[in-house]
Amino acid sequence: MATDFDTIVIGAGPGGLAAAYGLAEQQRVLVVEADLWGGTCPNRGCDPKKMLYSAVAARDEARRLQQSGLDGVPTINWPELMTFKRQYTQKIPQGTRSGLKAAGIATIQGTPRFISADQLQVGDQIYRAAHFIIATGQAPVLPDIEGKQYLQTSTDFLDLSQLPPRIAFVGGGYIALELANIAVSAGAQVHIFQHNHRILRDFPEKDTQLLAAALTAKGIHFHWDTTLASVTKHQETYSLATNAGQQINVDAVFAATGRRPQLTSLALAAAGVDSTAKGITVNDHLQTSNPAIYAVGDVLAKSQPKLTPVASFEGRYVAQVILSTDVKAIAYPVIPQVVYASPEIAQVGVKLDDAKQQPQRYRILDQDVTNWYTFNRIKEATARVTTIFDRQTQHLVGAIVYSSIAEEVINYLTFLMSKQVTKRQLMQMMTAYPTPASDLTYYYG
Ligand SMILES: Cc1cc2nc3c(=O)[nH]c(=O)nc-3n(C[C@H](O)[C@H](O)[C@H](O)COP(=O)(O)OP(=O)(O)OC[C@H]3O[C@@H](n4cnc5c(N)ncnc54)[C@H](O)[C@@H]3O)c2cc1C
Ligand SMILES: NC(=O)c1ccc[n+]([C@@H]2O[C@H](COP(=O)([O-])OP(=O)(O)OC[C@H]3O[C@@H](n4cnc5c(N)ncnc54)[C@H](O)[C@@H]3O)[C@@H](O)[C@H]2O)c1
Repeated sequence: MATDFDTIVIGAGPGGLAAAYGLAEQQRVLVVEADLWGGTCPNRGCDPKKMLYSAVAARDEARRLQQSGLDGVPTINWPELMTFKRQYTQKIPQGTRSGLKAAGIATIQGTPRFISADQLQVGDQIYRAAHFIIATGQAPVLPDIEGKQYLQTSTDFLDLSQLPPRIAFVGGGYIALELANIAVSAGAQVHIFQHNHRILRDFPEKDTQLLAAALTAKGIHFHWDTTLASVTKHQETYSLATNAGQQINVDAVFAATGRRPQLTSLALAAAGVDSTAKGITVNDHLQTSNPAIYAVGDVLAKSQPKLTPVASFEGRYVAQVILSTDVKAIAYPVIPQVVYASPEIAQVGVKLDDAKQQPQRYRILDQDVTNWYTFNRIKEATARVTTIFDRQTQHLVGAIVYSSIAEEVINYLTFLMSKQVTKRQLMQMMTAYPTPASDLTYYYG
């Protein structure tokens, strides 16, 4: 039996949901989800991670204020923290699905596969639609080593009932650093194996070196230029052998070596949708090689960072493309990126290395702000803000922030960049004092 919809969305994460809600008022929409409604971000990504990070950030602040009015550093109660997190995550799948139903959007739980250019099979049911939107996100990749079956992922870490006393992470990207920082703050002995000498390769090296030093001081043991060769299980513990001939015993080992688009079960070839190992290829309207099928979010092969606001932006955009005839090519706004470690590193806009290579085009203002009132008040060990300006227009075009409040400062700078606010215009505005926002004019030099 064939059931008809205007659009079928595959995957109920931030990208798919934004598309479905954008279409719902004018179309008959079906969303198919194979696993958890809401997707990675609220179930096993950004949101649960940041709930655990809340306790870490509070503890960090108390640590910094020792001998400045606070006595004693609180300890993290992992089971309580996990209960706090689960109170939030447990409601997500059902709440997400109910929200869709309330908006008149049909929902099906199952793993779909294309059987033709306009038909999708879920179980023994076949669904036909004029348009499809693929929004299936990414899943962790495990390195192909001996003992691979003992490797866990970020999903497992974010749902640990008890914190293992000795933990290893493989990889030096966002996930390894954010989760290692949570683990060491909560009292675990933590190792990071990084196969080269560079963490967070997308961020400026100077700031990443500062972060590695800060995390080392906090107790994380970085094993540089080290590859995990094998994992052997001994009752409840694991023995890790490295290419450098080390043998390290831990209670849990997590791979954070990147994520890969989830495509295999979709039978894309049956629908004429092209993809590469990096994801689904699309044109500047997020249309795949089959013009009736679009793709949004982490599943895309794209140069933009794979983040929640980016997926949501693309979802909203594709809904417009489907509903209107003359929508322009997608134009991404500037995209801020934040690594939630202790401290945080954030960046937006023109990359520092690119700006350095074009001194005639860009002015770089690199400021050690550690002793500024805002950062001194919270006893930052080191805080830095680098701003990048277009010499011709004088507009702010890029920024890098290294501080425990980088997430806040980068958002202000992102707004100023997006609206092309000049120093003169900024001086005409007022912000509450003393706050991180009251420093903004100083970042213009
Ligand atoms: C540990 C971690 C922390 C993160 N922290 C942040 C952060 O702080 N800030 C940030 O912006 N981003 C963060 N991210 C990235 C963010 O989660 C993703 O960018 C975002 O979820 C992408 O949304 P999406 O809709 O493209 O995909 P997803 O959220 O992955 O949703 C895809 C959905 O499709 C479903 N699906 C998969 N295959 C199929 C199929 N065959 N059929 C039907 N359904 C299918 C999946 O079950 C899932 O529900 C983090 C990611 C991780 C893993
Ligand atoms: N705060 C945030 O916004 C946030 C947080 C977490 C995740 N994310 C998203 O999730 C994505 C995935 O995060 P991630 O940390 O898994 O990936 P990543 O690409 O950021 O980092 C992967 C790391 O693993 C290393 N690596 C790769 N292959 C390896 C191997 N075989 N052995 C050892 N090391 C290896 C790389 O050098 C790199 O350091 C991010 O790129 C981002 O899009 C965002």
